[in-house]
Amino acid sequence: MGDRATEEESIIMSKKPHVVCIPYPAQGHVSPMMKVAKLLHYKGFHVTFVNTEFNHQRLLNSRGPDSLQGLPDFRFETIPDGLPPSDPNATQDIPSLCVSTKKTCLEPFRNLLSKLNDTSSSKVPPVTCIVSDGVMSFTLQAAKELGIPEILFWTTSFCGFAGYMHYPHLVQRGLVPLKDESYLTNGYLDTPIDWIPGMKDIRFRDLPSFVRTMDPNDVMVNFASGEVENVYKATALIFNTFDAIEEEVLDAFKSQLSLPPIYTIGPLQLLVNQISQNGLQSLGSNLWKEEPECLKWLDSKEPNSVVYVNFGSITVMTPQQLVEFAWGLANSNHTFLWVIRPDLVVGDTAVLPPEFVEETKERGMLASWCPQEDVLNHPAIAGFLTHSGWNSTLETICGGVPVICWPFFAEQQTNCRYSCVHWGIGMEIDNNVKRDEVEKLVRELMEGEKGKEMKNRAMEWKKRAHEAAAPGGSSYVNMDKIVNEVLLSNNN
Ligand SMILES: O=c1ccn([C@@H]2O[C@H](COP(=O)(O)OP(=O)(O)O[C@H]3O[C@H](CO)[C@@H](O)[C@H](O)[C@H]3O)[C@@H](O)[C@H]2O)c(=O)[nH]1
Repeated sequence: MGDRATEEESIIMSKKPHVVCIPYPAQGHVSPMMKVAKLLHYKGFHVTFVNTEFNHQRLLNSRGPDSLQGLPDFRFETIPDGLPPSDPNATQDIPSLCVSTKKTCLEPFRNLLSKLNDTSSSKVPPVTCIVSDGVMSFTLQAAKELGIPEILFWTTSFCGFAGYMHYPHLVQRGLVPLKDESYLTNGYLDTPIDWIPGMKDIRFRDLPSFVRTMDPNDVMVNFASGEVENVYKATALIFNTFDAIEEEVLDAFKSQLSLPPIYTIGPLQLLVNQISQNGLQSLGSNLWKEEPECLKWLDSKEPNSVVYVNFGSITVMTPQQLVEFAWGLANSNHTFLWVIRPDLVVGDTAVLPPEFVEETKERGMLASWCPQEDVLNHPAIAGFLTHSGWNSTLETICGGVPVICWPFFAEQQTNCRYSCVHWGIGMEIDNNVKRDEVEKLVRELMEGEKGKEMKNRAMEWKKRAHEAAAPGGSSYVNMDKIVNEVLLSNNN
């Protein structure tokens, strides 16, 4: 008891800067925010990490009852997300979550900040800055009320962000909403979009997918348009990317003086790998329970021999699409590790044909969630069939692993286009997936000339990513800058 009191007093007395990190409550957002939080903790910040009550419970379920106890100077807090109860082991409905967080979360967030700032009872230093997810921009109001700096962290690629930034223009130009259903199939999606600064070889279909709507009041178009307007109010913007890979589009945006300063600090995983984590190693962010057996199984495989298949945390597919992927993989004759989330198949539990399971039992491993960063760094992995979420794309680049892309929604279409055309590390599968195409692309990736070229390019990008994150590299330097030029700027 006595020790604890002294410890608490010394935390308040330490006058540490105190950052509140608040991610959007979905896997692909919580994970990179956790990395930013760990880096700031390492740089001397007291950290409060804010999850929704729903995700807090999910983390306890997947990581164990003690997993969110934190440290004296790295604490977890929660706010409600405003949604009614739903399946505790499945991704929440994204449009509902966007509407609900925007509408209901400011009040509880404000109350949380007041509670923390009541230092005699909270026993933590006063809050000095906020790092908020870019799509939780309601938090700017709270920062303004307290007169403290706030960084918005957009967890997408920069090219994806650039696409969102142009949503209002697409509406102004009359390109959105689409006139009718036929526009989805009559070639309209192939309209070149050549007026976004720094973005080349982009078609309408490569923009974040929510603009494929006939509804003039589309929830996601309205939501994204509102969030990008708020970008201008932030003290600074940070991105989990690195200069070399998105140089042109970054330069074009950095020269727009109306925008706040932009800092690239990715790949975050490479920065985090360098720090001694001060007891934070045990803090993770996986909302599903990981199956580490995947790694043991990979250990038994030859280098460069396994296709890894994983569609992230949100993608869903029809039972028929699942079957097409299954037979495509089986018919390719290659070894594969396929992660099938319990909620991957819409309205159903995933059922694979028994003949498929029988035929591939010697060379296929199925799992429901895996430690993906480790998998992509495993020497046995030769290629990745992915939905092109930005975290997955960066993780594959860090591992030097080429991709086959099956983008589902959001800016995955943009990431896919960049992977295939600009970075030369990918090939795309048609949305209407057929087993023959899966087989052909897997063979091309594993055996073909194009596969070899893609592997070489992936290895080059891997090298550039490591350079950016190494001491003196662009992302490494930018991480120091956000601390000194932005987050501590009020404390000097
Ligand atoms: O078995 C698994 C599957 C996934 N992951 C991790 O989960 C994250 C998934 O993130 P991502 O690949 O970005 O996919 P989504 O979950 O779909 O991400 C959402 O958030 C991203 C960042 O904003 C966007 O790029 C996507 O479009 C959006 O769908 C990654 O870090 C993976 O390493 C695992 O650890 N194990």
